[in-house]
Amino acid sequence: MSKVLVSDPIDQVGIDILSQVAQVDVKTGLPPEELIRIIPEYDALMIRSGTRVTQEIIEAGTQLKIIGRAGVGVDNVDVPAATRRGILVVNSPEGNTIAAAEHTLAMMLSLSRYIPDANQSIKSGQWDRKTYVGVEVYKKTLGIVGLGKIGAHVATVARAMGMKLLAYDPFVSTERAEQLGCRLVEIDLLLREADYITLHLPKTPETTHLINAESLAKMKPTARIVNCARGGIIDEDALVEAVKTGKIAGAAIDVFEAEPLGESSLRSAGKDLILTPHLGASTEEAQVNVAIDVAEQIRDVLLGLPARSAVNIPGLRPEVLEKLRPYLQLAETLGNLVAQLAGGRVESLNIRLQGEVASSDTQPIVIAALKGLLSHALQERVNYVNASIEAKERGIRVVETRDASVKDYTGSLVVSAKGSLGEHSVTGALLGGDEIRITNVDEFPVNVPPNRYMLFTLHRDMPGIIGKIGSLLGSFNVNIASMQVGRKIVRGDAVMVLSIDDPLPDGILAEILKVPGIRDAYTVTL
Ligand SMILES: NC(=O)C1=CN([C@@H]2O[C@H](COP(=O)(O)OP(=O)(O)OC[C@H]3O[C@@H](n4cnc5c(N)ncnc54)[C@H](O)[C@@H]3O)[C@@H](O)[C@H]2O)C=CC1
Ligand SMILES: O=C(O)C(=O)COP(=O)(O)O
Repeated sequence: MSKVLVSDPIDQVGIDILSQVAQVDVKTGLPPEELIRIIPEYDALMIRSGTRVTQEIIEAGTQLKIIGRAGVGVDNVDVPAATRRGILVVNSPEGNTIAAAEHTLAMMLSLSRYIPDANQSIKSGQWDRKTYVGVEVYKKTLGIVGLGKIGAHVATVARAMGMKLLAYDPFVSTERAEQLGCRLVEIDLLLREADYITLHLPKTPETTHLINAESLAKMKPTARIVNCARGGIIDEDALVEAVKTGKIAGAAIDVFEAEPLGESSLRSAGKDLILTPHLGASTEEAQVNVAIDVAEQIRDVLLGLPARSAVNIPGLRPEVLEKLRPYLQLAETLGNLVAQLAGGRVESLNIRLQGEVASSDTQPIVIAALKGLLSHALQERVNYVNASIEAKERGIRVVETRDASVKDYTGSLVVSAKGSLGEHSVTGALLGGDEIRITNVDEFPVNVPPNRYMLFTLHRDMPGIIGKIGSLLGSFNVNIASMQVGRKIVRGDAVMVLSIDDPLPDGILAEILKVPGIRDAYTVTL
């Protein structure tokens, strides 16, 4: 039975889903060295933002197949290290969107009306109505940095509250921004014009300290900023300085450069700086959503099924996958076959997508062909996650072409590879939607289903040669399941494709090559 480690607090509904297929151990708050010690036992790891999944942990996780982040941000996971090891990383892209957006709006209103401090004041016995005179958000300008899922919901609600909206997001179209009632502008203009600024973008090397002393200096002295995205997008020291000296009017911060927040000047910055301990996703609804979303994906992957929100494997949305699945199998089979015909040290892989498949999302098909190509050398160490990286690290050049006009079959793939045994090419198509047929080998037409053990020969088309190969295999006690010859012209060159029931015994290939008329012979195991 598979084993899943849950190392952050996850709603019980997620644990129940995982328990259908695995032994689930919930161990939260583990120090890194303890996690490294126990991780080798586990097939899956389920986390939130509390666990840092470093390269060291990933390398220690020799059985790990999947890391599930019950939330959005995967900046606490070394995704490249997981990818290299072929470990799938999945998240829940939408499960906590509303929770994070509502927390942002709560922060914005709390900042405007000093609710945290006023609450503190009355609870300590006072009745102070002078200190806490606030400001309205109505008719004020809100600048949204990052107009993705959370930013979009914040825009919708803020618009309903009568706010004017600016947005900065280099990856969003003007039409999309307009649809949300936002004017898409450059960041400088947003910083200068906004009364409120809210951040909803990932933390990356480019966005680290996006808000620093220089950008804070551009903001209005009456402006307030909210960060419910990621710690480190704002330079905390510069922020404290800007709030304390009145360069800006206030800030509300849910996420921190280092979490949990330790000793920090943020804690003593006064009523204009509001802090919450990374609570953006902490609603009952969001925690149920993300737990179900990620637990289901972990369960599926442990059962050998695909995940719907993989971070490190492109283009595999379930609806795309369903349509492509037979072609992925075809691409993998052809990649595996051509790798064995081309021999070791493959330098290049050409893949041509023909007919209906030419208009599909081709990236998964190319990855499947690479997985097949590398599977002979790497066995189960190559998978959909690391196939592209493994190919790149081996210097394999990948060329992809499409030709929708080819109509021989509904859809077909031509996969060619150049390796130590020269350049070889195989074509395959699907019969009846999902049955694989090899339809061409090195330009010779054939029509054979793939078989676990196969023998391919290139020979001169002349009487007697088929009989000789048949008796030779018989003398080695090899049973032939099917045999087919493909040729372009009578008595020219031809290929013979044999499906055999057992692996070819050692030495037989050398004997086959001695048969007059045989130019080349290859054994293939699929
Ligand atoms: N405080 C909390 O508990 C939570 C925080 N988050 C964080 O909120 C952030 C946003 O999440 P979602 O809206 O779900 O993500 P999303 O992927 O839907 O949106 C992110 C947006 O940021 C934009 N973006 C990327 N680089 C940018 C740049 N350099 N400048 C401006 N925009 C840029 C993208 O184009 C995208 O539209 C993430 O950092 C996520 O980790 C999410 C959930 C809860
Ligand atoms: O989903 C995210 O990106 C979050 O920041 C939420 O973090 P959490 O799951 O509450 O530790």
